[in-house]
Amino acid sequence: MMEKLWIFDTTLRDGEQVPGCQLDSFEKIIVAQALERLGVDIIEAGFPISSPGDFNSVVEISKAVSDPIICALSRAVEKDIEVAADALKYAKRGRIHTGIGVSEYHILHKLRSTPEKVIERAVHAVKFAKRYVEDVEFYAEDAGRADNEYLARIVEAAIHAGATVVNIPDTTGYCLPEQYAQKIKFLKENVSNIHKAIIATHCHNDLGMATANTIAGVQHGARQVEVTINGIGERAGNTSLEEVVMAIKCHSDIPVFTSINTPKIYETSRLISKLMNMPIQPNKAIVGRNAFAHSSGIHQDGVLKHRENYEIMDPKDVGVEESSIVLTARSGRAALKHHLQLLGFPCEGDKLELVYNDFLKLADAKRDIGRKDLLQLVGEYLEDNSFVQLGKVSYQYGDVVKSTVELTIGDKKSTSSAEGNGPVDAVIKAIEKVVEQEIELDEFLIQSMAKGSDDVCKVHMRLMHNNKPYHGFASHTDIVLASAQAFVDAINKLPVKQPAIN
Ligand SMILES: CC(=O)SCCNC(=O)CCNC(=O)[C@H](O)C(C)(C)COP(=O)(O)OP(=O)(O)OC[C@H]1O[C@@H](n2cnc3c(N)ncnc32)[C@H](O)[C@@H]1OP(=O)(O)O
Ligand SMILES: CC(C)C(=O)C(=O)O
Ligand SMILES: [Mg+2]
Repeated sequence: MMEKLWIFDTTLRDGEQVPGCQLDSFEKIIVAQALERLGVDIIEAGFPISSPGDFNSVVEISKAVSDPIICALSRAVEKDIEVAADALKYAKRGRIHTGIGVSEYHILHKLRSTPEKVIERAVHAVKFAKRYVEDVEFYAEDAGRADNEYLARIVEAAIHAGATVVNIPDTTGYCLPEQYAQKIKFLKENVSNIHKAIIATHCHNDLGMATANTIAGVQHGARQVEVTINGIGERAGNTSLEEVVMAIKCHSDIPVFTSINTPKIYETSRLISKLMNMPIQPNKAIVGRNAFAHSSGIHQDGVLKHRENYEIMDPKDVGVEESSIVLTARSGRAALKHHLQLLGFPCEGDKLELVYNDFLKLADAKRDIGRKDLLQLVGEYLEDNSFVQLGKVSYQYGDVVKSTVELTIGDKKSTSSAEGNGPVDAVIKAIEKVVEQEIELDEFLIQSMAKGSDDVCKVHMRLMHNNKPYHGFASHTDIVLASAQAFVDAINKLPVKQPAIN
């Protein structure tokens, strides 16, 4: 039977502990509302004792969101718990998260205490928190490095004191998946009252195993996962929400479901990245720029034949419009043909071979091949079916600048001259005089291909006709000629193929 897996998001608490990621209350509300739309079950909104600002954020988030449980962190310290309870006073459903270190390191060298005293403090903290809220979560900090027998004792005592959730953090990201799984299994089998509480995972990524450990925990009985968007958090970060949720979605044999609205994942990820100034590495699972980008020929061919050949999830399921086929020198003919087709230039057989050879030379010289590069490449091999053909172009300087063009439209030749504030302006006006179309030159870019004054320049023009854009491209060493060619190129793309001649 499928059981619910509770998604506990700690982006605003553990995530926000990262240097440079601090948010003000207003930004935290934006994040909390995005998490609510994403469908998380619990938002850990802050650590209220830590500062007036964090206290205020928990108060404001409690007012601003209504569906998720709002959780506030505290140490096993009465004052912390009182302040946390106060911060949660507006929460529809509030939870206090209290706990203490349970590894030998923490007991001896941080708390400078003894195992028995730590159990007493844990029990007291849970009971104290219960005075304020029904929902109390106990965390056994550094459980990843703790002795399992001792861990079982303190967890049992915390549940007996009233804890509704017991959190087993691998605080230092030390565990291997099998170790973490065995820890959860041990608690399931050795804590007599474990059925009265939900077991939570809270894994850190110091060895890059946070997601693997979390999933291993779920497979052995944990039913709450503590995660952050994009995996942000102390040091190497926390378990990332998107990875766990999608791993569960992809593996239907894991008998749990989540309430996450997965198509909202991508936009939530971008929002957090932007607000917290934390760029996402391009190869980050699920939300990285390259997570659905295929760049090598064999993969591209496979994806084009059948998406699932190289994709285990549908990009739409995480809010990415579609996967992309990126053209590089590692691409093959299938990818090139696909892109040419998209551009409206179907290419097969010998013509494709010719374009492909040129494409490889260009791709070796450049990292990425864009749309404009392709248009440039394919332009060389297109039969010229243009209705408007550009003939001779000449221009003269003097008191006035004047350009003259020869155009053939259909089977009629025409010559036109015009003055302008420069030869390019004059040549465009001369062409406009002949071609009777309602057009407006909307964008005009000239770019040199290299650096020398003898260089070829590339011209891109955008014409507007009936509110629709039409693009023209050309390249030449003569700027005036390249501009005239680009203008005519765009005119030839207008839907009306019979421009009248003046
Ligand atoms: C694993 C985690 O992510 S835990 C959460 C980490 N987040 C934060 O620490 C951010 C918020 N923290 C803070 O604002 C401050 O550290 C405060 C307000 C909590 C405490 O500040 P201070 O009173 O100045 O103490 P300081 O930070 O220097 O030291 C922490 C103290 O808490 C004790 N402590 C640490 N964890 C716990 C705990 N879970 N329960 C009880 N005491 C604890 C330490 O032993 C130390 O006590 P000591 O001063 O008697 O040696
Ligand atoms: C406060 C606890 C839950 C924590 O963040 C950790 O142990 O990593
Ligand atoms: Mg943590």
